[in-house]
Amino acid sequence: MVTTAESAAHKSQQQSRVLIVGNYCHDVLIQNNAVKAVSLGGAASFISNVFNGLSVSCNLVSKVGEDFKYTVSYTPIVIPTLKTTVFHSYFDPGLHGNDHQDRILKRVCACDPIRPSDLPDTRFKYGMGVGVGGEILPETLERMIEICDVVFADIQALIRVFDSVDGTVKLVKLEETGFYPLLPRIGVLKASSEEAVFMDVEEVRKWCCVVVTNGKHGCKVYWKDGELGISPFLANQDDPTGAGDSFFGGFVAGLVQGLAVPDAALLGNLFGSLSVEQVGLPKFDTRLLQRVKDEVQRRKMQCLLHEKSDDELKFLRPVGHEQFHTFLVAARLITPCSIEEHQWNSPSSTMEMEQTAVPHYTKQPKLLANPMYEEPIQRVE
Ligand SMILES: Nc1ncnc2c1ncn2[C@@H]1O[C@H](COP(=O)(O)OP(=O)(O)OP(=O)(O)O)[C@@H](O)[C@H]1O
Ligand SMILES: O[C@H]1[C@H](O)[C@@H](O)[C@H](O)[C@@H](O)[C@H]1O
Repeated sequence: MVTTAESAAHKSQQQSRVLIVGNYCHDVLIQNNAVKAVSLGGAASFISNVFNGLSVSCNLVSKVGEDFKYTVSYTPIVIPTLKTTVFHSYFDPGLHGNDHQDRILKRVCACDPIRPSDLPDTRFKYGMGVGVGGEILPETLERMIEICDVVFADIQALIRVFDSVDGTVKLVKLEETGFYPLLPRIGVLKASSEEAVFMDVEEVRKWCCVVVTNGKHGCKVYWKDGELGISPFLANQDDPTGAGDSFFGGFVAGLVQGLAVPDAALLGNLFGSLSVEQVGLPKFDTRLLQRVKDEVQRRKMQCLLHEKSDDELKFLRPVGHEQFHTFLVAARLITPCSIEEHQWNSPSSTMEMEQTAVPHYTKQPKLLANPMYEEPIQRVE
């Protein structure tokens, strides 16, 4: 029998198992010279959105400015003298549709970096270094490695540099960054296929597991002794923003709950595919989430019966992996719950638009309500 004290201890252990580090930001999506949407962004927001959906608790360290306009589940550190990080994403209209869209990203405002002293003084089983605007410093990642058993890093937090005039995001080679010497102490490095060319995968996989996402084609996992392609899910892409983040959220949530790497990567592909179907932060169907949660538990038990190894990360495709994919495909077919759509009346905040010369709305935008965040996403159809 489990006593109340044991259950409280277990709960507090559970509560502090994952540490997410990365700034929230304001995203402005621009297409055909017009603002398509403004929404809460930052890898940390997309990842915690997936964690919340799957009932995985976490701690989150993020910094924002006094202008931060969203109510979020994990309170950020507010720097009163600075503004929140803002990204403008320019989409190439020629590529709109089901294909992965190219985009030009500009960081038009940068909040404070996250320093080692901003991190909690406690230990975590898992840490996620998921900066977007250069806020994670090498010493911050090093501190994460010290306080977390396993660290997962998104390469976008490590290789982005920003044009000094207009903030255009450019990528540099991983080996040229101060993060490179830390790679042997990282558990998993995640990169998109565009980012992966900025590292030598063959070299890096000797030190840590590398996961390369590839849009509608799914992802590939590389480790020291092998590699594995993980099947994608069919999706109607509307906005690719945050696909990689939602993937990472699903992947790590799967590992936290005891799945083997291939099954966790499948969960990542599922959440990446759900993410691209909505503009901004996705709202997941509650019935779909319940089915996924139940299946993850069942799968975990099933794998415990077969697995003999005690390794931290289990790479081989477990028995029943294909059936797990089939189940998730079927669960995904649940009709998405209708998202309330309202007519735009008067813009309550055009904060982002005031910061740089972006053309004004050309049509009446619709609002997509998100239960986790009080502010609606403002969308132009
Ligand atoms: N069109 C799509 N159809 C199905 N799944 C998709 C699609 N686009 C993305 N995904 C899923 O999301 C994952 C991450 O997507 P992607 O490789 O495009 O990341 P990314 O370029 O980092 O995205 P972003 O920078 O826009 O967040 C993919 O591995 C895949 O599982
Ligand atoms: O909100 C988005 C998202 O987090 C993306 O992953 C990142 O590439 C962008 O910079 C950010 O604006």
